[in-house]
Parts: sequence; C-alpha cells; structure tokens
Amino acid sequence: MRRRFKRLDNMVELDQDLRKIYQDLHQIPELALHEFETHDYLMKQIKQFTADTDFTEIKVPEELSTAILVLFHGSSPKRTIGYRTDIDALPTNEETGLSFASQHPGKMHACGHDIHMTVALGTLRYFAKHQPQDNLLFFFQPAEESENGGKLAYEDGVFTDQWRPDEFYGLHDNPQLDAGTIGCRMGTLFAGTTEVDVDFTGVQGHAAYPQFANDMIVAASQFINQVQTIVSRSVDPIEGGVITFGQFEAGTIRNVISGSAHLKGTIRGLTQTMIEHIDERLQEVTNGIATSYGCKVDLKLNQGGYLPVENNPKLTADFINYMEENPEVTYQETEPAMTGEDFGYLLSKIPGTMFWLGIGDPDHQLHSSQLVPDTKAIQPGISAITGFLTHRMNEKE
Ligand SMILES: CC(=O)N[C@@H](CCC[C@H](N)C(=O)O)C(=O)O
Repeated sequence: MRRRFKRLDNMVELDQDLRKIYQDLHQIPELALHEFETHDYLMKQIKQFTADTDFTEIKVPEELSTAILVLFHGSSPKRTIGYRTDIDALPTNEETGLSFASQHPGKMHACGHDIHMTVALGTLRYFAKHQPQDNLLFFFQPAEESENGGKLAYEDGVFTDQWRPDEFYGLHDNPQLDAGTIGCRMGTLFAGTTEVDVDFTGVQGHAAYPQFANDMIVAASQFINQVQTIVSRSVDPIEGGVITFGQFEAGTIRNVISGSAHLKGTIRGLTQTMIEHIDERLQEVTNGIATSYGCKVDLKLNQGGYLPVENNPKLTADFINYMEENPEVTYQETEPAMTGEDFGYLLSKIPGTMFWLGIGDPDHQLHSSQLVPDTKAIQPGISAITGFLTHRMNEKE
C-alpha cells in the first residue's frame, strides 16, 4: 500500500537569511580541527534560532572544541534522532570567480560542506519553531576531510548519556545530481579509505655526479608507477579499488639531486577486506623499492575512521520509501561511490543512513577549485530532511 506523506509548511524559496548564511560560510573556509571562525559563526546562528525555545541544550565538547552539539528535547520522546553535518574545508585555491569567494587564501569549501551546514541550520531553524516529538540532536562535526573528526568525537565520549542518538543521519552533496535531488541506496554508499604517507630517504648530491648520490625523485616516481599497477593487476575488476597520490614533494633546485621525497595518498575500496588487500600490496611494493634502490622507505597507513559507509537496512528502507513516496521530493537511487566519509565510522557504532543531496554542477567534481553548487538545492534539501525526521518521529519503532 503506497502512503502519501503530508506536505510541511516549509516548501518555500530559499530565504535571504539562509542565502546569506551560505555565502558567509563560503567565505570563511577552515581546515580540519581549525574551524574556529566557522564555529563562532555557527554558534551565533544557533543561539539566534533557538533564543525563544525552552527545549534546547547546547554543548561544546572540551576535547573537540570546534564541534557543536545541539539537543532539542522532544515533546513526547521515544528516542533521540541524530543529524550530522561536517564543517571543515580543503587546502585549495578557489577559482570560481564568485562575488562571495573564499576570503581565506589557499582554502575553499570545495567539498560543499558550506551547503551541508546551511541545510543543517535550516533544518535546525525549522525544529526550533516546531518542537520535535522525539529528541533531536544536531552534530556540527569538525575534520571530515582529514583527522577523522567523527571517530575523534566518538572516542572522546561526545555521544554519552542524553547526547547519544539512537539513529543517525547525514548527507553529502553531489554535483552530478540535479539541484535538490536526494540520492541514496541500500547497503554500501561510500568506500572506506586508508590515508597513506610515504617518506623516502636516500643521498642528496650534485646534479652532475649521480654516481655519488641516491636520487629519491627517481625512487618515488618508480614507486608511484608500480603502485598504479596494483588495482589493474591485483584487484578483482568487478570489485574495484582506487589508489591516488595527490601530493608529491621533493627537491629544492634543478641542479641538486634530491635525497628525500614525500608522498601523500589515499586508498579506496568498497569493503574493508579490499582495503586491507590493497594495503598489503602497497607494503610489498614499498619493500621492493627499498631493496632495489638501496634507500629507506617509511610507509605509514592510517585507516583512521574512514570505514565504508554502510547504511542500516531497516532505517534506510524507511528513508528511501519516504523519499520515493513523497511527491515533493525528487529521489534517485545511486551507485556506490569511491568517495570516503568518516560518517562511516559513526554508522559502524550507531545505525543510520547517509544520503546525497544533488547540487547540480555536473561539469565539476567534488574537490574542484571551480565547484559552484546551485543554491536551489538548499531548500528542497531542508524540506526533505525536516519531512523525513518528522516522519521518523511518528514511527513507533
Ligand atoms: C566526500 C569526500 O570527498 N570525502 C573525502 C574524505 C576524506 C577521506 C580521507 N581523508 C582520505 O583521504 O582517505 C574524500 O576524499 O573522499
């Protein structure tokens, strides 16, 4: 039997307040665990939105001082529902030409966390005006791009007692989906990742006398080339995997052979088994390069908290059903993606669902310095989420 869901009184154009919030946040991108200005800005908005409520508690964890938790006590609570947004940005020089471009040189919201925060604030504003039935916890999380903010929060005991949600939801924006479209799937939504750091130590020398040096640019280049055969030769093509080195640092000047090189990369796989398999092959290639080039190669693999994002079967079936049946929502089933998310760690501890929100910029990928999200995504995102959360609060289980 198909159910029709009630239209909420929040299907309106993006209002000027939220547009300003989005543009303000876009201008102040900050890196993982340094989101101080963002934190203060969010806090100001949250306090303003909740000023007239008598059911709000706000907590800033001592151990994770840029995080914010906002708890709305429900009118007749059966459970606590969590909603998470990440708040950090990337070390990228913005090239969008927007009038409200980043004011922090070398930093940009190139992953759209400014959209995530605006949607979270819009949702929070709605529930500040319409007290939720269940308890509702908003988690403004630092350090998604690196440093495993979700895991840090969990391990620091941020989600204890009344601050622990029974179920957890969070979104990621997606430029390849039309603005406002909700995307999701049962099972694995995102890959797990391992962060990789490799340090090569050889012998520095004069460009004219390679026989007295041990060139680490050559060793590191060979390493990259060999590593790039792991996925094509050691991974089941049906399963797939990704290895990307996004950072290669070596050398100081054209006529000095570099005695050191440093690489930073990331491994992706849709299962933990695949990630561990690629990790092992990387260690073997590392050992081989160290032997054949007679150098020291220090490989650090950090699994951190970027576990595959596994959507909970029951909650996700309910989420998808709500989105499919709601005439106000454009819903699309999506394929698993090789993007990572430390929400995967939180979902390994607390059941829930991660989903996409389309931001309609198909010419640019996430992390592009030219990414321009379509702000038409924001209001449908807020409407879909407030509608779904309200629906969850009406469910007995
Ligand atoms: C959605 C997205 O782009 N997430 C990031 C998450 C970072 C994962 C981790 N720091 C790593 O680099 O492995 C991504 O790069 O997918």
